[in-house]
Amino acid sequence: MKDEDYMQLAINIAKVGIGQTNPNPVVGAVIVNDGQVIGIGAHLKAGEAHAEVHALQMAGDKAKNSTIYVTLEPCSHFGKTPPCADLLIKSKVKRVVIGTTDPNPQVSGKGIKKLREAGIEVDLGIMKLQADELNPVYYHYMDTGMPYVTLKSAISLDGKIATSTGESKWITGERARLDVHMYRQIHDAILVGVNTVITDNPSLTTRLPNGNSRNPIRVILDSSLRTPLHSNVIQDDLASTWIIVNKSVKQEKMKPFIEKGIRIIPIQDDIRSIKNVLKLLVENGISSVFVEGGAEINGSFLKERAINQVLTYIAPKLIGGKRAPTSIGGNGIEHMADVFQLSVKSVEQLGDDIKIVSEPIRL
Ligand SMILES: Nc1c(/N=C/[C@H](O)[C@H](O)[C@H](O)COP(=O)(O)O)[nH]c(=O)[nH]c1=O
Repeated sequence: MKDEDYMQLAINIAKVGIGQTNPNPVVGAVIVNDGQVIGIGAHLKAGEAHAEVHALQMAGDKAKNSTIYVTLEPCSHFGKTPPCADLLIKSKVKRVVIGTTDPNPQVSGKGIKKLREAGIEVDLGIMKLQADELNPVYYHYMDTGMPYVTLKSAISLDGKIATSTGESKWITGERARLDVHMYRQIHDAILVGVNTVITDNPSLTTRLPNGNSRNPIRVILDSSLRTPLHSNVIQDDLASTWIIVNKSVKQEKMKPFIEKGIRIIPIQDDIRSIKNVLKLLVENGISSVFVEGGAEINGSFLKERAINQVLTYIAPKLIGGKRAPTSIGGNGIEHMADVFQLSVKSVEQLGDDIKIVSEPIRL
């Protein structure tokens, strides 16, 4: 096999950690000696062993004179675990092949320097594009210190998310709705507005057929605490629920929610500012947010352009009606020159529906 094949293997192994490692990146490692794969590893949880550590443990002393393929530059600083660069030197690895460098200023280039100074051959940038595509959440967080935002809409062909009487079950079919749950699984938080809780009474849990689903934290934007106490997100005890409210909400109004184990977070700044909400979430350890609407909330995310990925599921249905809501409310963009421009990353058919993944154009 060529270097690229082993790196592709490391990239595939890295993916097992997606949604589990935040705020750390996912990383994969493959150790090869004499054409034999003798160790593999993935980073599975922040604070636990890095991919290289798992792979080196599996390789044991056969790591001597081996080549390790690692998707991200080995760390060289003492984080929650000792530096991987030191461990690679101690294990007498002969060659290190790296997918991409680490955007973390604490790390970038230092690991490579340490390895080369120890006489280890280092090759950089093998399958760089694919290695970079592993960690959109980590790169965004390193770049901006803010959580990565995925905005999801499920619409009819004419762009409606519900009928004029508020009915929306269902617009998209089983297969598309299941796909949504795969995204819920890998995001730290799912965010909706209180109107969605009132109209849909959603569970916002991850329900995948294989049973062992991981639930995101359910975040409700609800300035005056209008969330009904009998809502599923309050009563079902299936996942954590945080309600972000205005600081003016009275303590006694919060009491019944707090007694149910709900976390009420009064925001000190203006709750209508999505940037303030995202700042509060990242301060509470949230690296990625799955925004499932409704229209007004989506409108505020668009207004502040706080969107990193757009998931649109389109059902071959027509709903019509000027009062039937579309997926993005608010005042919207007035001039085409100010339109929020994206580029389509993928289009696929899921059952009867079409799924489009798009990302903002990097200006
Ligand atoms: N109405 C539709 C959707 N509706 C999305 C709304 O947010 C709805 O409240 C939640 O999806 C319900 O969450 P839960 O299933 O109770 O956890 N989303 C979809 O993907 N397709 C549709 O047809």
